[in-house]
Amino acid sequence: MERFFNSPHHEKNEIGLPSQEHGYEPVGNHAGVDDGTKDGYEILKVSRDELSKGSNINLPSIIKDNHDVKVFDDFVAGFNIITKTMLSALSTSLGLQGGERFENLHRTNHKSNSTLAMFRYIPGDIKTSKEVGHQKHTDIGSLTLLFSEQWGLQVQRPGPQDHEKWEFIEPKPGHAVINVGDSLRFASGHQLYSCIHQVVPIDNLEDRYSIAYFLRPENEAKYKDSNGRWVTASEWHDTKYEVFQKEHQQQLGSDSILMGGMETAVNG
Ligand SMILES: O=C(O)CCC(=O)C(=O)O
Ligand SMILES: [Fe+2]
Repeated sequence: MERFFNSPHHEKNEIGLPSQEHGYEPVGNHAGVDDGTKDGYEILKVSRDELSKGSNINLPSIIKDNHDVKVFDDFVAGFNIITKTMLSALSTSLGLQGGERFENLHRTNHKSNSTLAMFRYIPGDIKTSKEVGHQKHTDIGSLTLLFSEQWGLQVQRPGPQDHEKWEFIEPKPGHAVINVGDSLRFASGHQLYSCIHQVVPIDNLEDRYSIAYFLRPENEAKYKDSNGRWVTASEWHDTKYEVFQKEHQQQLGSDSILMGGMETAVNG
Protein backbone atom coordinates (compact mmCIF):
# COMPACT_ATOMS: atom_id res chain seq x y z
CA MET A 1 0.00 0.00 0.00
CA GLU A 2 2.76 2.43 0.88
CA ARG A 3 4.42 1.74 -2.45
CA PHE A 4 1.21 2.59 -4.29
CA PHE A 5 0.30 5.69 -2.28
CA ASN A 6 3.85 7.07 -2.39
CA SER A 7 3.87 6.93 -6.21
CA PRO A 8 3.36 10.11 -8.26
CA HIS A 9 -0.25 11.21 -8.74
CA HIS A 10 -0.33 10.46 -12.49
CA GLU A 11 0.74 6.86 -11.84
CA LYS A 12 -1.86 6.32 -9.11
CA ASN A 13 -4.50 7.99 -11.25
CA GLU A 14 -3.61 6.13 -14.46
CA ILE A 15 -7.05 4.53 -14.83
CA GLY A 16 -8.96 7.18 -12.82
CA LEU A 17 -12.22 5.92 -11.34
CA PRO A 18 -13.98 3.83 -14.02
CA SER A 19 -16.74 2.97 -11.49
CA GLN A 20 -17.51 3.83 -7.86
CA GLU A 21 -16.16 0.37 -6.90
CA HIS A 22 -12.96 0.44 -8.85
CA GLY A 23 -10.03 2.77 -9.33
CA TYR A 24 -8.32 5.65 -7.56
CA GLU A 25 -9.69 8.72 -5.77
CA PRO A 26 -7.47 11.50 -4.42
CA VAL A 27 -7.99 13.30 -1.11
CA GLY A 28 -10.97 15.68 -0.95
CA ASN A 29 -13.49 13.92 -3.20
CA HIS A 30 -16.17 13.65 -0.50
CA ALA A 31 -17.47 15.66 2.45
CA GLY A 32 -15.24 15.53 5.55
CA VAL A 33 -15.98 15.19 9.26
CA ASP A 34 -17.11 18.75 9.96
CA ASP A 35 -19.30 21.18 8.04
CA GLY A 36 -17.42 22.81 5.22
CA THR A 37 -14.54 20.31 5.24
CA LYS A 38 -13.59 17.65 2.70
CA ASP A 39 -12.45 14.10 3.39
CA GLY A 40 -8.83 13.47 4.30
CA TYR A 41 -8.21 10.17 2.53
CA GLU A 42 -7.10 8.82 -0.81
CA ILE A 43 -8.38 5.44 -1.83
CA LEU A 44 -7.58 2.55 -4.14
CA LYS A 45 -10.52 0.28 -4.88
CA VAL A 46 -10.43 -3.15 -6.54
CA SER A 47 -13.88 -4.44 -7.42
CA ARG A 48 -14.66 -8.13 -7.03
CA ASP A 49 -16.35 -8.27 -10.45
CA GLU A 50 -13.31 -6.61 -12.06
CA LEU A 51 -10.98 -9.13 -10.37
CA SER A 52 -12.97 -11.97 -11.89
CA LYS A 53 -11.72 -10.80 -15.33
CA GLY A 54 -8.33 -12.36 -14.50
CA SER A 55 -5.46 -11.05 -16.58
CA ASN A 56 -7.76 -8.57 -18.37
CA ILE A 57 -8.18 -6.61 -15.15
CA ASN A 58 -7.94 -2.82 -15.49
CA LEU A 59 -5.41 -1.54 -12.92
CA PRO A 60 -2.71 1.15 -12.82
CA SER A 61 0.56 -0.32 -14.21
CA ILE A 62 2.35 0.13 -10.87
CA ILE A 63 0.14 -2.55 -9.27
CA LYS A 64 -0.63 -4.73 -12.22
CA ASP A 65 2.02 -7.43 -11.99
CA ASN A 66 1.02 -11.02 -11.17
CA HIS A 67 2.13 -10.75 -7.60
CA ASP A 68 -0.03 -7.67 -6.89
CA VAL A 69 -3.08 -9.15 -8.56
CA LYS A 70 -2.63 -12.39 -6.61
CA VAL A 71 -2.56 -10.41 -3.34
CA PHE A 72 -5.89 -8.75 -4.26
CA ASP A 73 -7.32 -12.11 -5.34
CA ASP A 74 -6.28 -13.85 -2.13
CA PHE A 75 -7.66 -11.04 0.01
CA VAL A 76 -11.02 -11.02 -1.74
CA ALA A 77 -11.31 -14.82 -1.72
CA GLY A 78 -10.48 -14.99 2.00
CA PHE A 79 -12.69 -12.03 2.91
CA ASN A 80 -15.59 -13.58 0.98
CA ILE A 81 -15.31 -16.79 2.96
CA ILE A 82 -15.17 -14.92 6.27
CA THR A 83 -18.12 -12.61 5.56
CA LYS A 84 -20.30 -15.35 4.05
CA THR A 85 -19.64 -17.61 7.04
CA MET A 86 -20.88 -14.76 9.23
CA LEU A 87 -23.95 -14.26 7.07
CA SER A 88 -24.75 -17.94 7.35
CA ALA A 89 -24.39 -17.88 11.16
CA LEU A 90 -26.60 -14.77 11.37
CA SER A 91 -29.24 -16.40 9.13
CA THR A 92 -29.32 -19.47 11.37
CA SER A 93 -29.59 -17.38 14.51
CA LEU A 94 -32.55 -15.47 13.01
CA GLY A 95 -34.21 -18.73 11.93
CA LEU A 96 -34.09 -17.89 8.19
CA GLN A 97 -34.72 -20.61 5.63
CA GLY A 98 -33.97 -21.17 1.94
CA GLY A 99 -33.93 -18.09 -0.30
CA GLU A 100 -34.34 -15.78 2.71
CA ARG A 101 -30.99 -16.82 4.15
CA PHE A 102 -28.56 -13.94 3.76
CA GLU A 103 -25.88 -16.01 2.05
CA ASN A 104 -28.36 -16.74 -0.75
CA LEU A 105 -28.55 -13.01 -1.54
CA HIS A 106 -24.74 -12.93 -1.86
CA ARG A 107 -23.87 -15.65 -4.35
CA THR A 108 -20.27 -15.07 -5.37
CA ASN A 109 -20.81 -15.75 -9.09
CA HIS A 110 -23.53 -13.08 -9.31
CA LYS A 111 -22.75 -9.45 -10.13
CA SER A 112 -22.47 -7.16 -7.12
CA ASN A 113 -20.87 -3.92 -5.95
CA SER A 114 -18.55 -5.79 -3.56
CA THR A 115 -15.13 -4.21 -3.41
CA LEU A 116 -11.78 -4.18 -1.67
CA ALA A 117 -10.76 -0.67 -0.62
CA MET A 118 -7.40 0.56 0.61
CA PHE A 119 -7.24 3.95 2.33
CA ARG A 120 -4.51 6.37 3.26
CA TYR A 121 -5.56 9.26 5.50
CA ILE A 122 -3.37 12.32 5.58
CA PRO A 123 -2.53 13.70 9.03
CA GLY A 124 -4.61 16.70 10.02
CA ASP A 125 -5.97 18.70 12.89
CA ILE A 126 -9.66 18.10 13.36
CA LYS A 127 -10.14 21.73 14.44
CA THR A 128 -8.26 23.52 11.69
CA SER A 129 -7.71 21.26 8.65
CA LYS A 130 -9.91 21.71 5.62
CA GLU A 131 -9.40 18.10 4.52
CA VAL A 132 -9.83 15.72 7.38
CA GLY A 133 -11.08 12.22 8.20
CA HIS A 134 -14.15 10.39 6.95
CA GLN A 135 -17.65 11.75 7.51
CA LYS A 136 -20.28 10.20 9.75
CA HIS A 137 -22.20 7.48 7.88
CA THR A 138 -23.41 3.91 7.81
CA ASP A 139 -22.05 1.50 5.21
CA ILE A 140 -24.05 0.79 2.05
CA GLY A 141 -23.50 -2.93 1.86
CA SER A 142 -24.06 -5.98 4.07
CA LEU A 143 -20.90 -6.57 6.08
CA THR A 144 -17.69 -4.54 6.14
CA LEU A 145 -14.48 -6.20 7.26
CA LEU A 146 -12.19 -3.42 8.41
CA PHE A 147 -8.48 -3.64 9.21
CA SER A 148 -6.33 -0.88 10.64
CA GLU A 149 -3.46 -0.89 13.10
CA GLN A 150 -4.02 2.78 13.87
CA TRP A 151 -6.52 4.75 15.93
CA GLY A 152 -9.12 6.92 14.28
CA LEU A 153 -12.30 4.86 13.90
CA GLN A 154 -15.18 6.07 16.07
CA VAL A 155 -18.67 4.61 16.51
CA GLN A 156 -21.94 5.52 18.12
CA ARG A 157 -23.61 2.86 20.21
CA PRO A 158 -27.14 1.98 19.10
CA GLY A 159 -29.85 2.73 21.63
CA PRO A 160 -31.33 5.86 23.14
CA GLN A 161 -28.55 8.22 24.11
CA ASP A 162 -26.79 11.39 23.14
CA HIS A 163 -26.29 10.75 19.45
CA GLU A 164 -23.27 13.02 19.19
CA LYS A 165 -21.32 10.84 21.64
CA TRP A 166 -18.47 9.10 19.86
CA GLU A 167 -16.35 6.22 21.15
CA PHE A 168 -13.00 5.19 19.68
CA ILE A 169 -12.54 1.57 18.62
CA GLU A 170 -9.18 0.32 19.85
CA PRO A 171 -7.10 -1.15 17.03
CA LYS A 172 -5.89 -4.63 18.02
CA PRO A 173 -3.22 -6.55 16.11
CA GLY A 174 -4.63 -9.57 14.28
CA HIS A 175 -8.22 -8.35 14.68
CA ALA A 176 -10.74 -6.89 12.26
CA VAL A 177 -13.73 -4.68 12.95
CA ILE A 178 -16.98 -5.92 11.40
CA ASN A 179 -19.68 -3.39 10.54
CA VAL A 180 -23.23 -4.32 9.72
CA GLY A 181 -24.24 -2.13 6.78
CA ASP A 182 -27.62 -0.91 5.53
CA SER A 183 -28.19 -3.77 3.09
CA LEU A 184 -28.06 -6.37 5.85
CA ARG A 185 -30.19 -4.15 8.06
CA PHE A 186 -32.83 -3.94 5.32
CA ALA A 187 -32.57 -7.65 4.37
CA SER A 188 -33.14 -8.54 8.05
CA GLY A 189 -36.38 -6.52 8.04
CA HIS A 190 -34.51 -3.78 9.96
CA GLN A 191 -33.79 -6.15 12.88
CA LEU A 192 -30.02 -5.74 12.61
CA TYR A 193 -28.58 -2.26 13.09
CA SER A 194 -26.15 -0.56 10.72
CA CYS A 195 -23.24 0.91 12.58
CA ILE A 196 -22.89 4.73 12.59
CA HIS A 197 -19.20 5.52 12.35
CA GLN A 198 -16.63 8.10 11.25
CA VAL A 199 -12.86 8.45 11.13
CA VAL A 200 -10.95 11.29 12.79
CA PRO A 201 -7.16 11.40 12.79
CA ILE A 202 -5.82 11.50 16.34
CA ASP A 203 -2.42 12.95 15.71
CA ASN A 204 -0.98 15.41 13.33
CA LEU A 205 2.05 13.36 12.40
CA GLU A 206 1.29 10.01 10.84
CA ASP A 207 -0.55 8.82 7.75
CA ARG A 208 -3.28 6.33 8.68
CA TYR A 209 -3.75 3.20 6.59
CA SER A 210 -6.83 1.00 6.56
CA ILE A 211 -8.17 -1.84 4.42
CA ALA A 212 -11.88 -2.56 4.03
CA TYR A 213 -13.75 -5.32 2.29
CA PHE A 214 -17.26 -4.16 1.48
CA LEU A 215 -19.46 -7.21 0.94
CA ARG A 216 -22.58 -6.10 -0.89
CA PRO A 217 -25.58 -8.17 -2.02
CA GLU A 218 -26.16 -9.33 -5.57
CA ASN A 219 -27.27 -6.32 -7.62
CA GLU A 220 -30.79 -7.73 -8.10
CA ALA A 221 -31.46 -8.54 -4.42
CA LYS A 222 -34.50 -6.57 -3.17
CA TYR A 223 -35.41 -5.10 0.20
CA LYS A 224 -37.32 -2.24 1.82
CA ASP A 225 -35.02 0.73 2.43
CA SER A 226 -34.97 3.32 5.21
CA ASN A 227 -37.82 5.21 3.55
CA GLY A 228 -39.97 2.08 3.16
CA ARG A 229 -39.40 1.79 -0.62
CA TRP A 230 -38.69 -1.52 -2.31
CA VAL A 231 -35.31 -1.13 -3.98
CA THR A 232 -32.70 -3.40 -5.49
CA ALA A 233 -29.29 -3.54 -3.83
CA SER A 234 -27.76 -1.74 -6.81
CA GLU A 235 -30.41 1.04 -6.66
CA TRP A 236 -29.72 1.54 -2.94
CA HIS A 237 -26.00 1.62 -3.68
CA ASP A 238 -26.39 4.30 -6.36
CA THR A 239 -28.80 6.42 -4.30
CA LYS A 240 -26.54 6.38 -1.25
CA TYR A 241 -23.40 7.01 -3.27
CA GLU A 242 -24.95 10.14 -4.72
CA VAL A 243 -25.48 11.49 -1.20
CA PHE A 244 -21.89 10.54 -0.22
CA GLN A 245 -20.64 12.68 -3.09
CA LYS A 246 -22.48 15.83 -1.99
CA GLU A 247 -21.33 18.78 0.13
CA HIS A 248 -22.66 18.92 3.71
CA GLN A 249 -25.16 21.65 2.82
CA GLN A 250 -26.64 19.57 0.00
CA GLN A 251 -26.78 16.51 2.26
CA LEU A 252 -29.27 18.21 4.57
CA GLY A 253 -32.52 16.26 4.60
CA SER A 254 -30.74 13.11 3.39
CA ASP A 255 -30.09 11.68 6.87
CA SER A 256 -32.23 8.62 6.32
CA ILE A 257 -30.00 7.74 3.37
CA LEU A 258 -26.64 8.73 4.85
CA MET A 259 -27.43 6.94 8.11
CA GLY A 260 -29.54 4.09 6.68
CA GLY A 261 -32.47 5.08 8.91
CA MET A 262 -30.36 4.65 12.03
CA GLU A 263 -30.81 8.26 13.17
CA THR A 264 -34.44 7.52 13.97
CA ALA A 265 -33.75 3.94 15.10
CA VAL A 266 -31.17 5.16 17.59
CA ASN A 267 -32.96 8.20 18.89
CA GLY A 268 -36.63 7.55 18.56
O1 LIG B 1 -10.92 3.77 7.08
C1 LIG B 1 -11.68 3.33 7.94
O2 LIG B 1 -11.25 2.89 9.02
C2 LIG B 1 -13.17 3.32 7.73
C3 LIG B 1 -13.60 3.56 6.32
C4 LIG B 1 -15.09 3.59 6.19
O3 LIG B 1 -15.82 3.73 7.12
C5 LIG B 1 -15.74 3.47 4.86
O4 LIG B 1 -15.08 3.68 3.85
O5 LIG B 1 -16.93 3.16 4.80
FE1 LIG C 1 -17.80 3.08 6.59
